[in-house]
Amino acid sequence: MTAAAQLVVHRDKELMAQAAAARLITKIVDAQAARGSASVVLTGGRNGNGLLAALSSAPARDAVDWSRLDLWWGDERFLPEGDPERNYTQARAALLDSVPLDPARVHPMPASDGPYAVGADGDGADAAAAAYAAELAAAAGPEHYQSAAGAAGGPVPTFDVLMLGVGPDTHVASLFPESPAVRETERTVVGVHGAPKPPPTRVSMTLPAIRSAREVWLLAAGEDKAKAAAIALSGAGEVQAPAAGAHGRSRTLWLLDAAAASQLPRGLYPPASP
Ligand SMILES: O=C(O)[C@H](O)[C@@H](O)[C@H](O)[C@H](O)COP(=O)(O)O
Repeated sequence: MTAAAQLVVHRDKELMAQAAAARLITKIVDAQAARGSASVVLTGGRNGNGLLAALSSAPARDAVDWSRLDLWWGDERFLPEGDPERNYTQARAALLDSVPLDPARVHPMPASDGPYAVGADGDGADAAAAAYAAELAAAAGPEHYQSAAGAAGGPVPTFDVLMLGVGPDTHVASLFPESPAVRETERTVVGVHGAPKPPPTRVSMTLPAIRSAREVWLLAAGEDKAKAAAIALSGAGEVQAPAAGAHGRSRTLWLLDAAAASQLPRGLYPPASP
């Protein structure tokens, strides 16, 4: 599937964030024109937040009807509400608190101190994941009932754009190489335990849920992502390289800066001349 991925390489990570923000504005405006509303899945991490901050200062942000935008998260660090390391907290600071969203359409993953507080058996993240899967299923219209996600996990809405930061080990969302979460084929959201990137306890969409999006955008900037991008785009398996398994139904787009693209195989970048 990665053979069908499209690549766009920008000079540096600042330009990448600005161009990706412009691209996202256009995508949301087009979806709202075509279907009345738009549905976007946000990612944690520096690149995802850089994109949101760039969107926040883009004059064209006012072209978006923020009240007709559904926001979901691809993963969350299982921490207390308001924790500065929570992806939701960081997205609010970068953009969400400064635009007129409909609160009913903003769907953060549960925090660790609410109804899903870690119990004696440590299964809080698993219960939070099940609750988020149910929230996704409730939001999916009947037309999505036969979605790509497995029946046991329930359906998910058809997201217009699902964004993923890529880790230096090729992880996306909280799907780490060789982990149980990346092997999940039924559930749409799972609890993650013992993650190599802190914090160790997380909640994550799975590859079947990710693959139900119309478009999946993978964001990678910096020299430390060069090897990961090269591996994921060179035919690696998704269990060893989760980013290789992240693709959209109609488009898979890698947005990179020059440093992250520096180890890509020749022909992939720069593209071969006709
Ligand atoms: O919660 C998280 O940490 C993530 O969602 C994670 O998958 C992140 O997106 C990547 O690790 C890339 O992060 P950077 O953009 O900071 O490199």
